Amino acid sequence: MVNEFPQALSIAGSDSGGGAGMQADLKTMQMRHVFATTVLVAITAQNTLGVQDSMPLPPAMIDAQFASLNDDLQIRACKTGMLADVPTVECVVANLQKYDFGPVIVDPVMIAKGGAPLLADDAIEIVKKRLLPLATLITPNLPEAERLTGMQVESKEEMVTVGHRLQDLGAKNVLVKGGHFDQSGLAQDFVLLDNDESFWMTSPRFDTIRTHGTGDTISACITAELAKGVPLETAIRTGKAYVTATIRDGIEVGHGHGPLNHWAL
Ligand SMILES: Nc1ncnc2c1ncn2[C@@H]1O[C@H](COP(=O)(O)OP(=O)(O)O)[C@@H](O)[C@H]1O
Ligand SMILES: Cc1ncc(COP(=O)(O)OP(=O)(O)O)c(N)n1
Repeated sequence: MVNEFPQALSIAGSDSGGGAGMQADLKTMQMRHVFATTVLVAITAQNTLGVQDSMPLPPAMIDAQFASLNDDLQIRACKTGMLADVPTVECVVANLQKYDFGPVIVDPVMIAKGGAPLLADDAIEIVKKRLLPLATLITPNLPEAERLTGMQVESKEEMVTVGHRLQDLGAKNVLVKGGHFDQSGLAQDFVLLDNDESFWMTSPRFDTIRTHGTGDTISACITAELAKGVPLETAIRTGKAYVTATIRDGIEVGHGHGPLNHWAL
């Protein structure tokens, strides 16, 4: 097989404000020197103040995008983001079962920072039962981890327990993001690998509201690194370092939860 330039895929919704969703994925993958491809599943009218409107795309159009990519490109890793509703989740699951786009990183996006739902309540069960077992790595924030497992997470010990519960649900590797766990001035994430090894990733917690798109950015960075052939643990550590830099070197855009600085290194 020809050794083509590394290519990765973002399966996600569009954030018109450019800070999260597919736009954050594209910016991140570009910065990691990986050729980014996309399957757009939903459109949001969104800015740093919130989500004003959203619309899923018809499953036939999602199928068509997957088929186009499969016919031509050599995608080595993919990630999912906003998956909107039941028909969209079912469609994405069917396509991930049909085509091999390498390791699957599942960012189980549920609610935007401003509180708008990005996944219908009745779709959560399908994510749990059908998408999680396909995941090479799942990257929930704490509210998402709680929703998927039904357990409350309020301590580091419970972050470890929830990681194991998510593995029991079928995800091979788990990154429990601690951005919503504000303790001791640190941003602490827990990683559980399929060989039973685990570790914490800790960075300073920056006192800023410019954190729109952090979840997309870390998962897109990990996906890009995997597309280059980097081992999973290294890819996850690189994701943490990159997202930390994008928050640390913040830029002023918008009047609410501002976006990250994807140029940061
Ligand atoms: N204020 C912050 N300072 C430093 N790191 C942060 C901050 N907020 C989030 N992070 C980091 O950004 C990543 C995404 O975290 P999180 O906010 O939990 O996810 P999401 O964006 O999906 O809600 C994690 O690595 C987390 O530790
Ligand atoms: C279209 C779209 N997709 C995903 C998100 C959520 O992204 P995330 O990285 O979790 O960032 P926050 O919204 O939590 O800041 C989104 N807002 N829009």
